[in-house]
Amino acid sequence: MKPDKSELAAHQLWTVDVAGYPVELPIVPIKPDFAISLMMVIDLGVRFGEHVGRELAARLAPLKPDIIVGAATLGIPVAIEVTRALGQDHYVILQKSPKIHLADALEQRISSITSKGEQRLLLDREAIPLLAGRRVVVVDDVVASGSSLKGALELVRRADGNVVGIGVILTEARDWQEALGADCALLHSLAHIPQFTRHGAGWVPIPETFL
Ligand SMILES: Nc1ncnc2[nH]cnc12
Repeated sequence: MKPDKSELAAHQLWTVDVAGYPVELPIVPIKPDFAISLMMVIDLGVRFGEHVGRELAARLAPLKPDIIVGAATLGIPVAIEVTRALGQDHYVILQKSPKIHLADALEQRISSITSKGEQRLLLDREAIPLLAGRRVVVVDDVVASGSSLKGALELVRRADGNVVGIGVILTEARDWQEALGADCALLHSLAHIPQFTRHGAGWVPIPETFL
């Protein structure tokens, strides 16, 4: 179900405090009786981007990462802002669409609750030397099913990267706990959001989707 702009405007909002920065997220149905509070990090402005970069970097710096890896699409601004806040320059992006230079990329299949069907993550073979034997932190905007992060971790490990941490702006519900398994211990998050079920004309959080 794809919300159009007029529907979004009428949506109920969910407020979440992201490490001291409150944001109001529209509650968007993705099935008739099931909704998520949608955080489009690219629509929240540069101050929010700078804030989450600084707050995640403060939590991730003690892990002494050599390089940050971000998964397309919305992990890209997170990777850039965390890299900037750490005072580093280079980062590695795992792409979703095969750009012209990615014909021979390492590939991992994933699925997502906010995008249709099966997708894949691609690692440019040229970027392997930036990861092999290095301390790697993987970042993303939201972890929900855990499929995208799990695929990203697998790709980094196939490139012989040593994953020392995972950083996300938001954890959402709890499905990711099963998908990530032991890798949950590596996870740093700035805030948590529940998922929602219908209640009369509106939406209420599903109790089991809180942490
Ligand atoms: N709540 C959410 N906002 C943005 N992207 C998401 N991906 C999964 N859940 C999401």
